[in-house]
Amino acid sequence: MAASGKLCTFRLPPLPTIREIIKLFGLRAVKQLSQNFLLDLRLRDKIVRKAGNLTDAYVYEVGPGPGGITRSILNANIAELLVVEKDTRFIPGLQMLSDAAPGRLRIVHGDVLTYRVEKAFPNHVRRRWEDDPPNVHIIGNLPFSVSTPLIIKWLENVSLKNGPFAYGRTKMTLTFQKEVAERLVATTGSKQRSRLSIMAQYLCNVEHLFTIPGKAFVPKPEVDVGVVHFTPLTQPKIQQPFKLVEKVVQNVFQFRRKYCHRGLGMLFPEAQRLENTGKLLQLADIDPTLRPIHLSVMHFKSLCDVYRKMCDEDPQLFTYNFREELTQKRRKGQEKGDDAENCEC
Ligand SMILES: C[S@@+](CC[C@H](N)C(=O)[O-])C[C@H]1O[C@@H](n2cnc3c(N)ncnc32)[C@H](O)[C@@H]1O
Repeated sequence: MAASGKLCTFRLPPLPTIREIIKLFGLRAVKQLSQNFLLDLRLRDKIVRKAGNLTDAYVYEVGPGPGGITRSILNANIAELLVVEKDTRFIPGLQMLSDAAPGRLRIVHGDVLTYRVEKAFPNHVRRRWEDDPPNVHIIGNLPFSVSTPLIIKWLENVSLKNGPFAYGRTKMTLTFQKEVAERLVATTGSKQRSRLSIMAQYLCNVEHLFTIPGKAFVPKPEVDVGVVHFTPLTQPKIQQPFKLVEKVVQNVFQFRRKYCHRGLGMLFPEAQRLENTGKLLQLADIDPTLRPIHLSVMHFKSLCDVYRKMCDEDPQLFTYNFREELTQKRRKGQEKGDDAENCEC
């Protein structure tokens, strides 16, 4: 008789609960590492379920800690799970899980910010960028201090189609502080609209799946947690280098309450600021009195395209940094003052 899908389904054998594991291995949360554990099995299963169909998937879990979400992933009929954990104290507990799921769980003691995942999974899972996403998924409940820099790094990887996106349009399901989750999905005109909204939305389809109340974690963080799902787009909405987009977006949002021309002006040296800002806005066909939160991704596309042309015409423009110019100006002012004090006339 042919084996049915159901008969092949893998389930972990009965194991001590996560609470018991924490006790057994003396895994008190370390405040400096912002460790907050999710003990509610239904919520862990919900995160994994919302990540999509994981049957035969290769999954990369970042920050497994005592292994709660890890268990839910292992029960989702995956092909293989790779976990990267920085804190050595969690390794024996994870090893126990690995023994309970032979050949399915690979444990790396390392740092997600530096771990190179692009060679971790077999070649056959790779898909062309234009095709459907590969059966590779990233899932993680990381400390907030890591998840924001990590998503910026991964968004740059999306733009370069490298790192975890060397496999194709790898999907990600990650937790963030609720306010950050709201910024990631904020639409044009909304009060949470920020640098992160543009950087995420020009490269990915971003969805705030659900919110977990802070009280569901042990120890309880000060804030609620948002679970966010990312699917890289086949075509980025802005087709310019990531660093260039980042520079334009950062400059605009540094004066988020002012008209957008204020932040855009900072892209140009003071001597030609007025003239070049006017040129940029005119060629991009943008109203200078729009506020940053009212700029759509398409507005940013126009701005980045024109700014790129201006950088091509003046190769020094891209490296210009208004803060450096300001520091130099202050230093010169100070030197002048010193000279005047030392003058014997
Ligand atoms: C918020 S806890 C979550 C633990 C577990 N996934 C859960 O949901 O209960 C974050 C975990 O990420 C780990 N971690 C923090 N920074 C990390 C890094 N840079 N690389 C890998 N793991 C990290 C912590 O040690 C901790 O186990």
